Amino acid sequence: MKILSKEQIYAADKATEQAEHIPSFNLMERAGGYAYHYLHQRLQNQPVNIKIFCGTGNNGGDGLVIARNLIENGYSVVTYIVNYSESRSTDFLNALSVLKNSTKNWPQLIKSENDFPEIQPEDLIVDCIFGIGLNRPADSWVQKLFNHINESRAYVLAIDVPSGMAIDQLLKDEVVLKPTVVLTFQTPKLVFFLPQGGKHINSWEVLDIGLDRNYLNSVETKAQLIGKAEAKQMYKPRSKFSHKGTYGHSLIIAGSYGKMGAAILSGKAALSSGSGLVTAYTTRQGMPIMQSAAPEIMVVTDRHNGDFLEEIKFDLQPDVIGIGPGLGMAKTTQDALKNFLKQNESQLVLDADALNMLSENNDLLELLPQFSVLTPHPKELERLIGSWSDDFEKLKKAEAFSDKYKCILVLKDAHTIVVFEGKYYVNNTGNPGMATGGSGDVLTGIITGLIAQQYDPLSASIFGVYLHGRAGDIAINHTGYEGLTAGMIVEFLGQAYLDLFAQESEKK
Ligand SMILES: NC(=O)C1=CN([C@@H]2O[C@H](COP(=O)(O)OP(=O)(O)OC[C@H]3O[C@@H](n4cnc5c(N)ncnc54)[C@H](OP(=O)(O)O)[C@@H]3O)[C@@H](O)[C@H]2O)[C@@H](O)CC1
Ligand SMILES: [K+]
Repeated sequence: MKILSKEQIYAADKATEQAEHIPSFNLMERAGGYAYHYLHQRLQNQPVNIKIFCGTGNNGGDGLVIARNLIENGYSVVTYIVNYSESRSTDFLNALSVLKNSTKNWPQLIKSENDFPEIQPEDLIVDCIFGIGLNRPADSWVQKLFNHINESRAYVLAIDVPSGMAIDQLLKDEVVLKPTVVLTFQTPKLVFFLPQGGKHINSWEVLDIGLDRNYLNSVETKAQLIGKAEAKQMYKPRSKFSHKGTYGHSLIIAGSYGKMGAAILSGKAALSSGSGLVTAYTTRQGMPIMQSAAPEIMVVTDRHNGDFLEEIKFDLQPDVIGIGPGLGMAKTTQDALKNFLKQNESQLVLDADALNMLSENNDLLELLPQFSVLTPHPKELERLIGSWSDDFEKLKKAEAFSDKYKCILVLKDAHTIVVFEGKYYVNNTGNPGMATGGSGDVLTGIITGLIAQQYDPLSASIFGVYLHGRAGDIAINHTGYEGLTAGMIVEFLGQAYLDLFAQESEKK
C-alpha cells in the first residue's frame, strides 16, 4: 500500500476536486460522512455520550460534519471548538454554517484550561483538533487538553492523525493525544511506523474517502507499506521438475564459542525459507554441535582450533553468503573478515558482528559487492551511520548510506524498514514477542535462503522481513508474546508461506 507524503495528500485532494468537478467542501462532507458511517456501524445507536473536539482547520471541519451526522441520527453529542487560532479555514466555516442551520445543538468554544469539560471513562471522544496541517508544537493550554483527554481513560477515536503529531517531522517536546484507534484517510502515514511517533499509536485503520484513483495509481511514493498483498506478489512458485540445486546453496558464516546457537538458527532459517542446500562455516569446535543440532546442514570449519574464527576460507561456491551471527569481535576474526571480503565475489547478507566489524573498519565497506544486504538493529545502525536527532533524520542518513555503498539496509525495529534507492519498504508484520534473542539471526538466514532461491536481494529483504514477522505472528497464537523463541519463528516459517494463499484455498 502506498504511503503518501503530506504534499501528496494535499495534491490528491486537488486532483479529486478537479477530476470530479467538485468544491473542496464536498470532499470534506464525504470524508466526514464516511467517518460518521464508520462510527454508526459500530455504535448502532447505543446511548453513549460522544464528545467531539474540533480545531479550526479542515480536521476540525471534518469533526463538525461528523457531529452533524451524529446529531441528525439521534446520538447524544457535545461538540467543542478548540480555539487555538482566531483564523478558520473556509471549509471549517462552511461545515459550521451547515451544522448551525440544521440543528440547535451548537458547538461550545474552548479558549483556555477553564473551559475544559469533564470527561467520563464511558464517554466516546472524537479527536478532530489537528490533522496533517500541524506544523509546530501546539500552545501549552492545548497540550494540556491533550493530556486531559489522555488521562480520562475514555475511548478516543482520532480522525486522520492523532492531534499533536506532525506527520513529516518530530516536533520538539511533542505532546500527543493518544487515541485508542486512529481512523486515517486514504493512506497510512509514515510517522505511524516510526518508533517516536508509533509509540503513541495503539491501532489504526484506513478509511477510503474516494480520492482520485488516477492520481493514486500514478503517484510514486517514497514509502510503501508491505502487507500480505505485496508479499504475495513477490512469491516465486516452485516448478514440478525442480531439484535441490534449483533452489540454491546458502553458506552461513557464523558462530563462536558459546554462540553456536546463532549459527544453528540462521542455518535452519535458510533451510526453512526454502534454500536447496545450506552449509555452515564455523569454528572447529562448532562442528559436532552443528551436526547434531541440524542434520540437514552441511558444515565446513576453520582449520584452526580456537574459540573464534581465525580464517574464512572454503572450497565451495555458494550462491549467497550470510555472515555475522555469533561471530564475536576477536581481532583474528576481524582479520579473517577483511581477507575474506578482499577475495569474495558472492552475494552477501551481513548481520550482527559482521556489521560491527564494518563499523570499526569503514574501509571494509568499499569491499562489499553491490546490492549487499545489511540488517542492523538500531544500535548497530548507529555504529554504521552515526547518531540521529529523530526518526526522520535516521531514514535520511540510512538512505545516504545505502546510496553511497549501493547496499540494501534493513532497519530492524517494530516496523522494520528496508531502505534502497531512495525508497522505504515498511513492514507490517511482527509483534513484541519477537524481541527475543536469536530473532535477528533467523532473519539473516531467511534473507540468505531467499537470495539462494534467486529472489533478487531487494525482494529477498522485503519478502524475508515480511515472512519473518508473519511467522512470529502465527507463532504467538500458540505461545503468547512471552513464550515465543527464535527457534519457533523458524518452525512457523512454513505456516507463513501457507498463509500467503490461505484465503484463496479457504474460499474454494
Ligand atoms: N485528502 C484528505 O485526506 C482530506 C483531508 N481532510 C482533512 O483536512 C485535514 C488537514 O486540514 P488542514 O490543512 O486545514 O490542517 P489542520 O490539521 O486542520 O490544521 C489547521 C491549521 O492549524 C494551523 N496550525 C498548525 N500547527 C498549529 C499549532 N501548533 N497551533 C496553532 N495552529 C496551528 C495551520 O495553519 P497555519 O497557522 O500554519 O497557517 C493548519 O493549517 C486532514 O488532516 C483531514 O482531516 C478532509 O477534510 C478532506 C480530505
Ligand atoms: K485529529
